[in-house]
Amino acid sequence: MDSNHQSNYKLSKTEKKFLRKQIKARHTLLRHEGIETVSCATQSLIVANGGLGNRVSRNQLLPVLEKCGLVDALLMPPNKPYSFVRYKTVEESKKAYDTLNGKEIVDDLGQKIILYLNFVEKAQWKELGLQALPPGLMVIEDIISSEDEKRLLESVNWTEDTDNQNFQKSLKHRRVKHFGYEFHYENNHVDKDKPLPGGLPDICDSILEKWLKEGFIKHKHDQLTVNQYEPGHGIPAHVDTHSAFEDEIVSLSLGSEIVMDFKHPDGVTVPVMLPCRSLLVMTGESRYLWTHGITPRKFDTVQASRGHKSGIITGDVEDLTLSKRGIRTSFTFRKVRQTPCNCSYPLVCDSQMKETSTSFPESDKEASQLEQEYVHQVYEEIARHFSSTRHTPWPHIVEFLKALPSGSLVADIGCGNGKYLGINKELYMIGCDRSQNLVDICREKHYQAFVCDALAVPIRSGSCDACISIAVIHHFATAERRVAALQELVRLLRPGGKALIYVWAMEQEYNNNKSKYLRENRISQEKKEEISNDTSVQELLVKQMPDVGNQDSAPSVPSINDFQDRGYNSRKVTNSKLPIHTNRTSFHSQDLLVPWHLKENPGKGKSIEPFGPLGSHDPGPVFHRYYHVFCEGEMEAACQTLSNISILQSYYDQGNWCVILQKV
Ligand SMILES: O=C(O)CCC(=O)C(=O)O
Ligand SMILES: [Fe+2]
Ligand SMILES: [Zn+2]
Repeated sequence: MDSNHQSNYKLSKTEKKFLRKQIKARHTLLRHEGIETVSCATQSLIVANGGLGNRVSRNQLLPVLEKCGLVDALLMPPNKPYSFVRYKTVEESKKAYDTLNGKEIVDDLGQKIILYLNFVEKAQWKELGLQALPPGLMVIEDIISSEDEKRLLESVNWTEDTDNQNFQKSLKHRRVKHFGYEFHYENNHVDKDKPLPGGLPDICDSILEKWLKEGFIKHKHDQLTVNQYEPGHGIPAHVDTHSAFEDEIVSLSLGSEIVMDFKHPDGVTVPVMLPCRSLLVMTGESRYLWTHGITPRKFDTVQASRGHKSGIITGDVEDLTLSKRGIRTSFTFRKVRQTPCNCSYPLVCDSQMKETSTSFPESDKEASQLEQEYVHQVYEEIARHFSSTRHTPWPHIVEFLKALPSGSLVADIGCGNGKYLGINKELYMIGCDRSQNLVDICREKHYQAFVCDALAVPIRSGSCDACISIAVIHHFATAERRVAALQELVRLLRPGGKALIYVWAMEQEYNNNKSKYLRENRISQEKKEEISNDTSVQELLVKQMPDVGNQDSAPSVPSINDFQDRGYNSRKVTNSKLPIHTNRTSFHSQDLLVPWHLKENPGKGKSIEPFGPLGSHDPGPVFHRYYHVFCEGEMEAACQTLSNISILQSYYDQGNWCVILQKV
């Protein structure tokens, strides 16, 4: 017996477990990220779990790695749970491999993380390249002195009696105060005829005057919103209402720096660092078309080098680290608009919406925009709450998964909170979803999941033994896109592989049986009539499916009219030609918007990302999700247009149409 074998033989239980995990990490990296590890020793290692995406900062990881030798480079890609390290010599990297595999370190929040290292040919990362700032956006550093910063911060009295201050909102997740005009989050508007007494604080007036003279701003603003964010707080992605405010909107960052994310409707995200005492100026495209928002978290991924202060956080992986957030107070100045907006972005302009309202989409581009706004953005916002209502797997889906041979590779396309990823431990399951926040939830549960669009899944053709698509295809806005999503599922399957597909049915009453969804309505009818003609879709969806979970109480949303949006990022839908569904009633249209009332602290005792512009005493914001509900036979007809498949089974299951396909 050689010594190597002998040492293997003597591996303790824990060591064996680590070895298994290390091998698992190797597979995950390959399958998930396309990163190949090698078995022979090289100078470079990939450190699984030691990444910015796991809240491990450069400052924490580097000293650990340096204990094993001279580190030539440490590459930390943004939002990834791993990093790459290159040592000067192979001996050093070998030492790291031997001593750090299975090593426990603590992340920036003090939680334990175990590192798994594998050799790679090269420590490399495709850099994103320098992105440009959104057009019309500027960050002016050091626009005010520290003295002025102090004076400004002192000018806001947060301790005033809130009863007498209708313009101060002690929100649960961030504090807000308005001057000049009150901003109403119920309709994302200001009351133009009712300026607040007192106008802007004097100190602001003089600062604005100065900026105007120096050419930093083009007009004098008359409305001020002061937001105060504690670490972990944020503001949902939104565009400030076009019809409420003029073009130029500026925001002064005080107290602490923060990273703000700008998103183009196409999905491009540009993270922008706003240093302390800097002024963010949003005009043109960046003000009208791009959303801006602050992700609720305690750390931001930032450039490590000192030279870099404001602007884009690039993908320069040799220079990224984490920065702990402090309390940031922002002064956002806007000018109230007196005439309708006539910007060049009619698709996202509420003033111009009547002519170009969100209606049934006619082109692929319109469909994709509709999905972006009424599906993707909404799931991003409601992810935590949504997830808290999704516990119980549906029996027929469990049955399908349990019947698959062990070792099958199964993809869950549109995996949501990963409810099905752990059903059958004998399977190798991977999930993907369009929502980063839902994928994050899957990862928290240690499932393998990644973000992608169901129309372009980055998995090799013919590589899956099975796929599931649960409650996903009904979110595509044209027949062509629904077929394309089905086609993509089939592409992933190997010949003989099976796909299970569930979509919401138009028929909520079938064979004289009302679906649970409608039955629940009857039960709560009395109560419902007492309060309003609107009920909670969240309860509806929970009860509609065999997915009741522990969501026993509906959010207390007594009297919100569906036609009224609450909160940022749920665009006014009154002008939309798409009907808004009344919860727990039959469908009257196949294409519709279904409201979701956001409950702000879902899950009992569970922590939730602080989010949303409304206070705890307010009803949560309402979001609208687009659905195309399927008629009987419609799913089969769509499947029949696909080549190389046969339909093994089709059935109705609690308000859903379901098919099982096989690739031939
Ligand atoms: O905190 C900020 O800088 C931005 C605030 C904001 O976007 C808003 O209140 O509309
Ligand atoms: Fe804003
Ligand atoms: Zn506009």
